Amino acid sequence: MDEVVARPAEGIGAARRVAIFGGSFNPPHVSHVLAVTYALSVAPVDAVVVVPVFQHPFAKELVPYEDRLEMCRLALGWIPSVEVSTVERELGGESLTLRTLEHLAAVHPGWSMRLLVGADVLPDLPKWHRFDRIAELAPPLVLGRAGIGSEGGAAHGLSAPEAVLPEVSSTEVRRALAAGDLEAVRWQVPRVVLEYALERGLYGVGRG
Ligand SMILES: Nc1ncnc2c1ncn2[C@@H]1O[C@H](COP(=O)(O)OP(=O)(O)OP(=O)(O)O)[C@@H](O)[C@H]1O
Ligand SMILES: O=C(O)c1ccc[n+]([C@@H]2O[C@H](COP(=O)([O-])O)[C@@H](O)[C@H]2O)c1
Repeated sequence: MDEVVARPAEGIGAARRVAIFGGSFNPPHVSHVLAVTYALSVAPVDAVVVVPVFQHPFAKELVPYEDRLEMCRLALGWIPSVEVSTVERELGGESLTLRTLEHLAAVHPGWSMRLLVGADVLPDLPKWHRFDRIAELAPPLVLGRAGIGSEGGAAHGLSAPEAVLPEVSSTEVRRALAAGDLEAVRWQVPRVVLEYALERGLYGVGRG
């Protein structure tokens, strides 16, 4: 049984058990919001650090970092015990998760880290840089994802639990926005994120 520790009232202050939640967040959606609150609710973590990826290791084409960072702040930054981190911008270059975790471990020696991921990353793990070492530094906390099994996780002793979060994905949100289908995304994206995307003309919508 994990020790029961009161959560700090604001920010992540004295948090010790910290979940690192990296992602493209292109754009952030409601299942990201629910993922951090769900993890804080059910997992033995006191705080979540959200890390928008600066330069994706798989060279994914993303809208500019500063826009994704701002959307993360709008979507997630208001949640108690959640912090949006610019660590990957500060490190620059290719955002390998191992490098990010090693940096955070050095800067915060008191942190006991977990890596928060959705089950869809499991099949990709063989392509990650030194996932064995990542799992030592920050044992993964896997969130179930609708329609995704545990394939790829077995090699690391990981399995996907039942999905409880809504079946929302950034890919589908981008597709709907590009098609101008705002109604489809209204219940999938935080209102402030949608307003920001429209204002900035991201994903082929809005004023540009
Ligand atoms: N609906 C969801 N349920 C569980 N985990 C999710 C869900 N959506 C995203 N995640 C997890 O959140 C993290 C960041 O996700 P990401 O920013 O890539 O969003 P995404 O919806 O998976 O995007 P895309 O559709 O572009 O792949 C990943 O670990 C991902 O698995
Ligand atoms: O370090 C790696 O090799 C690596 C390979 C692929 C993805 N990641 C990280 O996994 C997180 C989720 O990525 P994604 O593509 O689901 O948004 C994000 O923080 C990425 O930087 C990390």
